[in-house]
Amino acid sequence: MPRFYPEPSFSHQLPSKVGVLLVNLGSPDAPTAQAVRPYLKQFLSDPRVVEIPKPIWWMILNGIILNVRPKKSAAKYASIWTKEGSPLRVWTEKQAKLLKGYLGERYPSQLTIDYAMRYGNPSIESQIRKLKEQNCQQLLVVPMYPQYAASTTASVFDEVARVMQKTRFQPGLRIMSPYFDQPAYIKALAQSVRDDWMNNGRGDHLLMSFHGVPKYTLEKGDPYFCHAQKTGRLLAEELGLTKEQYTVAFQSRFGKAEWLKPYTSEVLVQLAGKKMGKLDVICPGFAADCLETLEEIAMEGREDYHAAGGGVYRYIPCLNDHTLWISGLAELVSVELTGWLTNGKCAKNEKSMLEQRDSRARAFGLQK
Ligand SMILES: C=CC1=C(C)c2cc3[nH]c(cc4nc(cc5[nH]c(cc1n2)c(C)c5CCC(=O)O)C(CCC(=O)O)=C4C)c(C)c3C=C
Ligand SMILES: [Fe+2]
Ligand SMILES: [Fe+2]
Repeated sequence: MPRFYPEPSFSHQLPSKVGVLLVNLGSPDAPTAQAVRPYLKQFLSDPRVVEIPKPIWWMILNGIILNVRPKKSAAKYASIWTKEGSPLRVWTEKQAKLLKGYLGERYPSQLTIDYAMRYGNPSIESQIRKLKEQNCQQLLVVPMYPQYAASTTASVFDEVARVMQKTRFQPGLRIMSPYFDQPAYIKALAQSVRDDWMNNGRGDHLLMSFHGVPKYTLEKGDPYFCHAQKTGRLLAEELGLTKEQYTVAFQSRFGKAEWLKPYTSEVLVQLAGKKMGKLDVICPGFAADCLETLEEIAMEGREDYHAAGGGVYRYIPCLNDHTLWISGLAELVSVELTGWLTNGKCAKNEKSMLEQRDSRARAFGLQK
């Protein structure tokens, strides 16, 4: 019997292209209260981030937080903003470009690498659409958070699933596992500390400050606390530090509930009281520098430490574009791509999937 409709797809006959999407948290478009407000609204309306029952939270969020916080938050953003924009977005974009340099050579024309932000721009939805238009039939989403937390990693899953729900022809999909204990990440972290020691001298204590989450999330089964502790221990082992030479702590408390302890702000006061020579501070839970590291730790933390009588305070930057980190990320991504990039064929001159669909539809007289 003749078929008068387009086949569901003939693209399986073509060598497929793989899209890799690095995803980080996101920033406002500008360091102004007007730009921070919609960003915070989107961020803090995510039920993965704030787990308070919706009717109560909506009153607090719309009645208080969105009236007070944007102005304060904008001033903080203004203190770290660069000519190119938010450091988090700028670093993430650079990481995607550098990764393309590494993996593009290994898999010419088979890979498209880009980045997206969970909140703000460029959105996960717009970037997935872009990758599909570039003929990507497989998609690897890489949440850039080393430690898994429902408020970050699961929220990326949720958003990807929301986008897929609206998609008729869905790509093959993988979401990279958290890499909190992967040698590629631990070794890069350790080398970034050694580099800093080489240039600026070695500190007497290493404070590892991770972003906090409410304590109830741990009680509900979130692995974030354990992942952070393990990263801390592995980094200390790699650097040959004894238990007395480092501390794991949690920063960025939000609201009145109890968060993971010890709080970085309290540890800084305790360490200042010990009158040690020099304190090194690193934020291993962030793959790129951002508001939480550059303002809260490098600026505010230093002031708090000095105010409590502490001496020399050195902030060690995040992994950002460290060579060992980009090669490490390439290794982590390559493992996930196994099976998708084996035939070595090149999709260089293929038409995009949408062009193919349209020409097939035209051939069947279904489109002008
Ligand atoms: C309200 C609860 C929050 C939870 C839970 C939370 C978890 C969490 N966040 C990050 C990483 C980042 N957070 C950043 C900023 C930021 N975080 C919160 C609140 C929670 N985070 C707020 C309100 C803000 C915005 C700034 C402010 O007003 O204070 C950032 C920086 C973004 C940037 O533009 O630079 C990052 C990164 C993790 C890893 C995490 C859970 C583990
Ligand atoms: Fe946060
Ligand atoms: Fe903060």
